Amino acid sequence: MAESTLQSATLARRGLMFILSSPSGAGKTTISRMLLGSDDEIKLSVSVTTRPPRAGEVDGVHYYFVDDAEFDRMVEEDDFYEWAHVFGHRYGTPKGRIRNALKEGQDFLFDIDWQGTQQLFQKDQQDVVRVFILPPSIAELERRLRSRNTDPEEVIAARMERARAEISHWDAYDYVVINEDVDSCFDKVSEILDAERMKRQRQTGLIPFVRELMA
Ligand SMILES: Nc1ncnc2c1ncn2[C@@H]1O[C@H](COP(=O)(O)OP(=O)(O)OP(=O)(O)O)[C@@H](O)[C@H]1O
Ligand SMILES: Nc1nc2c(ncn2[C@@H]2O[C@H](COP(=O)(O)O)[C@@H](O)[C@H]2O)c(=O)[nH]1
Repeated sequence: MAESTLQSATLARRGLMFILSSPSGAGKTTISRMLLGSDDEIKLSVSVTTRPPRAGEVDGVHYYFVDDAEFDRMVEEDDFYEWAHVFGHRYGTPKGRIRNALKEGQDFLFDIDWQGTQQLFQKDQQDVVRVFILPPSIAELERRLRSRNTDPEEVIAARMERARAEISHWDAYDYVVINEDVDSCFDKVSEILDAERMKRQRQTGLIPFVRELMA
């Protein structure tokens, strides 16, 4: 097999839906940004939300910020892969170009909660990889939510109140990583992504190459 054919065979696999979930403040956005900054082969699935933007958040980059009427319209037109109520707002994964890009081998990163994870897994078990990030302690989780300096006291209180309920869904995930040291957590998440890409059942493009090796 010529080298270029081998290369395309290696790349010929469906894209991954790589999901990071955690209680709010455990650090999944931080880890997501590190992953997107270091790995050119994965793109963020930008969610749609009715939550108002935080300082520094850019429409179309961090979220698509919409009002309730626009979100309703998208639900009616079946524009979402999944959507859920989280902390009094609605969040959803738009279908957009994801479906076709996955077929072409593009990997996507999803920063979504357990409800969205469940919905994506029901729709597409083959491509979904579920990673849950835990904080090292509840006290540290609260410290991180405060240190972010983005939310008023009542929002922090609501997120802390929901944290234990969210953690209770940890056993619906394929991998669980504790985010104590951010670099070490990032390394572990990167290793999971690399290993999942190499899973034999995803490497259908390699079949002709392996047959030739065995001939
Ligand atoms: N390992 C770590 N040690 C100390 N601080 C951290 C660590 N990981 C993340 N942080 C900090 O904790 C805060 C919360 O992190 P981040 O916003 O990534 O959480 P999140 O899980 O994405 O929350 P949300 O679900 O609300 O978006 C940020 O200020 C971030 O810089
Ligand atoms: N089910 C979905 N959950 C989502 C989506 N986008 C984000 N989220 C989750 O919401 C909370 C709060 O996020 P924040 O940015 O307001 O702090 C967090 O757990 C996200 O993972 C989505 O499209 N679907």
